[in-house]
Amino acid sequence: MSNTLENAKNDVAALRKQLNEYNYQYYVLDDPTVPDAQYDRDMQALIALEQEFPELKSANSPSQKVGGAALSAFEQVTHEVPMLSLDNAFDDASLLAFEKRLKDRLKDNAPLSFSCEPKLDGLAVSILYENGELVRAATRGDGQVGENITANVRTISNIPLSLRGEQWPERVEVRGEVFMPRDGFEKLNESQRGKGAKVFANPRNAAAGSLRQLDSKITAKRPLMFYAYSLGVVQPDTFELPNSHSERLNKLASWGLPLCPDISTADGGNGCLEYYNLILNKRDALPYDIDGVVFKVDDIAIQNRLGFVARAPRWAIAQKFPAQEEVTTLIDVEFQVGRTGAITPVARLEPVFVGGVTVSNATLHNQDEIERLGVKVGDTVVIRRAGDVIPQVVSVVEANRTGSETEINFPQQCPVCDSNVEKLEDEAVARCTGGLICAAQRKQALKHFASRKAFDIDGLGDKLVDQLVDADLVHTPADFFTLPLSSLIGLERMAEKSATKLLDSLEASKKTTLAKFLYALGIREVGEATAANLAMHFTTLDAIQTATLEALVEVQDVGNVVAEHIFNFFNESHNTDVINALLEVGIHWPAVEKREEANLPLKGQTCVITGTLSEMGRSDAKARLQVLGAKVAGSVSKNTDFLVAGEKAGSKLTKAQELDVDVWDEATLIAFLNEHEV
Ligand SMILES: NC(=O)c1ccc[n+]([C@@H]2O[C@H](COP(=O)([O-])OP(=O)(O)OC[C@H]3O[C@@H](n4cnc5c(N)ncnc54)[C@H](O)[C@@H]3O)[C@@H](O)[C@H]2O)c1
Ligand SMILES: [Zn+2]
Repeated sequence: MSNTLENAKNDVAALRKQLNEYNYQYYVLDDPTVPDAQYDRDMQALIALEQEFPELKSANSPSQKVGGAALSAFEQVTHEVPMLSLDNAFDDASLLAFEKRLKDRLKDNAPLSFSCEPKLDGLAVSILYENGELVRAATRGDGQVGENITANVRTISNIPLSLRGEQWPERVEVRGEVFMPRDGFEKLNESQRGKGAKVFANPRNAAAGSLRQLDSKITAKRPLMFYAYSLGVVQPDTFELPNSHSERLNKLASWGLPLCPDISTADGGNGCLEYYNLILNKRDALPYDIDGVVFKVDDIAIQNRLGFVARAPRWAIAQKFPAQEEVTTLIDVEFQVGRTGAITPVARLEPVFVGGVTVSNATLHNQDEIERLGVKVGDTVVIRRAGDVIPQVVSVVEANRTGSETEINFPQQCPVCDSNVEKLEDEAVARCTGGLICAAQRKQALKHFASRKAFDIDGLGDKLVDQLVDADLVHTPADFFTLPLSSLIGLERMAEKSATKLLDSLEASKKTTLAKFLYALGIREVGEATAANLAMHFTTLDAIQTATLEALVEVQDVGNVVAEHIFNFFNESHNTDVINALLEVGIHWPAVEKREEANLPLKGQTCVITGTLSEMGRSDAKARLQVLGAKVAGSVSKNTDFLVAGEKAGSKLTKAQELDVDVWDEATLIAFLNEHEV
């Protein structure tokens, strides 16, 4: 801390300049560059200096001011009663000191009651009702003058346009917080990311940016909510209101205004601390962000005796929660490969306490996100950890750049298996294409390979696959077929008899079909039906392996994206090696005969599917019937040739029976598909 007046003067000037800049970014642009925690630290430092050197105090200091100037793009609204800020307490001791200050000032040691309210992290709004009708709404602005945002506020669905009942004052100003619930915020950002539009750092900025819109149609699309927490102007002033703040809130509720469901009352500072802990424990589970709790002396007469200072009422305080956003340094970026081959950049951070825990990793989502953030290794970054959502890097503090930061290079090769990385233009995610050999994807790929619709290997369930991989016995699907009896017998719950049985079913599974083989490879987005279409179209594995993108999109149901997945898969030499190994161990299938369309078994037939199919999904059934030439319709008519009826079939089955349409149960369908399988 600076100890000479001269030093203090410089520090105070620097802090004021910095805080004014932060205020401008936050209140005017809705686009802060540092987290609240950083702002609060600077503000506390300024307040401490101003207390130590009272001669440096100034009415123009950011410590004495509320918010930021109203934007001139909006009509200005002068508040009849100023909209102030709140004093802060950052720990239990300062909360108890607040209570003591009140008692000293009142010269009364009688216990005080408090209204206790979550401190919603949004923005303060004033809503004026005349004769029960909403006539005007405004932002807080600098506390004296706010922005007219009536049209925008009208679009918020839980704000009543008319008050309920008749017992309200002729003119009444309701104050409260407009905020964006977390799930709405996540969805909004997801859709903004998808559109390449502005992504918001946190729900508070999203709420402010959405409410302070010149076009209320945009506001209307944003998931905003409002909770009331106080009254402003009340006219006539003879109108009788309850004598306590908490009862006044209930009055607001009786007029149809929404209140935060977690509001309560408490006795004394200790009661307040209990409430603080209660809400802190609930914080992560709440559907909205809060940055603390607010305590207000409940008795209005006592509130009036206590009065105000320049910036805030004396009778209220906000006790802040641990910050959910903090600044730290990005030390490095690692690339993790998920079970499906998705490659996620993970930020390695200088450990930082945020959202109540120490965080040293955060997600960077994908390459697009890295580009959007413009983040480099060595940067000071803002980390957000709220609720159950994994910690995220939300922005870069560019002011802290030194020039020694380095670019983040997205790998072209999988960091686990060295296969090529695939990044399609329409997809944000980059993926490893070595599906058959990549250790990160191994278990998933092997389980899929052995599954019922693929190789259907009896006795080779998920648990056994886990064991085989963990014991390092199987790396690729081809290894299944060369497992020696001796190494199986060593495994858990695997006696000689079951091991022999497993080898038998492996042997039996070697005879398959081309469609099943293709499906078993686990190529992205190639399900049973697409595999069948591919088999039918090309008839040989070789033709598929060497097909061009143009040839692939010729296949029914194969679009550009799927074609690229298939093409990239077969062009990864690691995958080709495994395919060759599979053929070498004796996997085989009957030749696929090219069927002319006119010769398809269900050519010219129309069918309908209804009820629940337990063995295959309805969409699989539909696709496979289409492969065999059928038209699948939505409703039963006299043109329907047959109805596939699963469990719990209803009106369609009745209709089919009335019209004497053939009805197939699931077993009939499966038998038919097997008989005609490609
Ligand atoms: N990151 C930045 O650059 C930056 C810049 C400026 C301000 N800020 C943040 O804003 C804070 C200061 O903002 P402020 O002046 O709005 O003060 P504040 O947020 O600390 O407290 C006052 C506000 O709390 C809100 N509030 C929520 N629930 C309430 C309730 N039940 N009763 C009364 N009010 C309730 C209201 O909007 C009110 O205006 C700072 O502490 C900082 O966290 C950050
Ligand atoms: Zn890989």
